Amino acid sequence: MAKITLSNLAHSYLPDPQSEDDFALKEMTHDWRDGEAYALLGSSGCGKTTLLNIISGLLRPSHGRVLFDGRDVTDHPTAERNIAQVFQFPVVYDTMTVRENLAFPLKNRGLPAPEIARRVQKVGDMIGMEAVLDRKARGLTADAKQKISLGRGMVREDVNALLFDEPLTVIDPHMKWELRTQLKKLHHDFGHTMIYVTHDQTEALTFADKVVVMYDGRVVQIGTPQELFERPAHTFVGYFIGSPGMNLFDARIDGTKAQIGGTRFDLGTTYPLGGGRVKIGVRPEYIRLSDTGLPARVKRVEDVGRHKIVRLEMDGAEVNAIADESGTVPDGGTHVQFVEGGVNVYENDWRVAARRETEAAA
Ligand SMILES: Nc1ncnc2c1ncn2[C@@H]1O[C@H](COP(=O)(O)OP(=O)(O)OP(=O)(O)O)[C@@H](O)[C@H]1O
Repeated sequence: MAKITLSNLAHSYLPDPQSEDDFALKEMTHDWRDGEAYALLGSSGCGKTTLLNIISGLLRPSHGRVLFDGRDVTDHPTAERNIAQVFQFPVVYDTMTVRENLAFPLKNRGLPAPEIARRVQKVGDMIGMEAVLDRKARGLTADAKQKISLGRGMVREDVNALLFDEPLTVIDPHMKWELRTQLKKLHHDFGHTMIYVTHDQTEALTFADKVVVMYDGRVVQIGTPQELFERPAHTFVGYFIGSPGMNLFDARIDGTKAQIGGTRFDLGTTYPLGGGRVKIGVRPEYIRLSDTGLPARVKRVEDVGRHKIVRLEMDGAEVNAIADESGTVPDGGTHVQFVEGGVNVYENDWRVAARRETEAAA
């Protein structure tokens, strides 16, 4: 297992990149801690696979270095990095049995036969294929073959890191949950450094200790699920995480006062702003319907079982609020208020910490 350092890393697929826009990965420097389970989350095309392939050595970065435990591996091929990688679609040997497929990475490393047998049995159980270990892989469903690929990724105990690129895409929904649980257990038992690429927030939030959110070739936040929920570092994180995502309001802030549309209200603290474009972000969970506050109109109410999602309109924009299942929601005109502690302020899309927060941290 290893700490992974990305040092001034950037990548362009173009031979002669001219501007930042030409980079699929914009310059980044990060340490990914030894033994931590990370999910790499972002929408299609934001650079997740590019970053994963640079870490695994399938792709050489056009700028910067990759270090494993401080050792520069930028120019090392995948085989020398001692990592296991599982891809979106199965990579199995059709002519081998399930058992032989699972044993393959261990045989390659010359492990003694009893040790191979023990680990293959264990992983066979984990992926729910203990009954078909002696079947040929040929003829198995795509779903079963992908489980073998996952098993092959998990069978080695000595890897620097385990990398998964959307590995559950072809797996049926019930088994997805089961396999994710097994991966978490594996992480708990062996403490591998794991990186799991997904564009599915549920998958990311349930699997990882830390979620790395990517947007447009950048890592915009690395945080626990709770941090991403309560203090999204970028408007994209607020909007992308959560169901529905964070509401964003154009605002003016002057001292402790904020103004949205024609309504002024007190924020209880000041924000060190530099004259950029200001937005206030409030998650639907922190919006209350009220007799006073910001004028809004109820458009419709969706009962999703545990709670209601209230779709409102404010100044022509859609705003979402979450209300208790038992609460009554007025028809038409109403007002909304923000719950204390539920307000985040953004300048040019990046979160600005309130003075109160920075003072408390000092
Ligand atoms: N081999 C390549 N040659 C040129 N451009 C590429 C290549 N691979 C990826 N790109 C571009 O780099 C950017 C990042 O792609 P990447 O596949 O890393 O994103 P992703 O977040 O993994 O997306 P997805 O979830 O769709 O797989 C995209 O704009 C993509 O078009």
